[in-house]
Amino acid sequence: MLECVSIEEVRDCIDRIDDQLVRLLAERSDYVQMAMTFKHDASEANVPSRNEEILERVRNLSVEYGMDAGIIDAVYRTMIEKFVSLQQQLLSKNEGQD
Ligand SMILES: C=C(O[C@@H]1C=C(C(=O)O)C=C[C@H]1O)C(=O)O
Repeated sequence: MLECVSIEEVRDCIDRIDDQLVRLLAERSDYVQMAMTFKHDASEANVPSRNEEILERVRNLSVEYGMDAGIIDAVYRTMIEKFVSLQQQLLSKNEGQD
């Protein structure tokens, strides 16, 4: 991590990290949509056991990195909820097409 000497420099660093985060989230989104190709209908979109496995894994990672586990938990719960809704929408559109 860089030792910044001004708020502008801190914000430049945050912007640089946000660029990487959004790129990674876009890549995650592509894999979530790929997961959908292995599902038959909207009822299979949400997999609570897998969601819990991810939440536990990232909670452990947040502790390892010295980060507030509550922030990671909230971010991941929201992200997974949004990806599940995306799958539900797309899978219900496809229903009855094959
Ligand atoms: C990606 C999947 O679909 C859903 C979305 C998940 C996610 O965003 O990581 C995890 C599990 C499912 O609730 C999956 O089944 O693996």
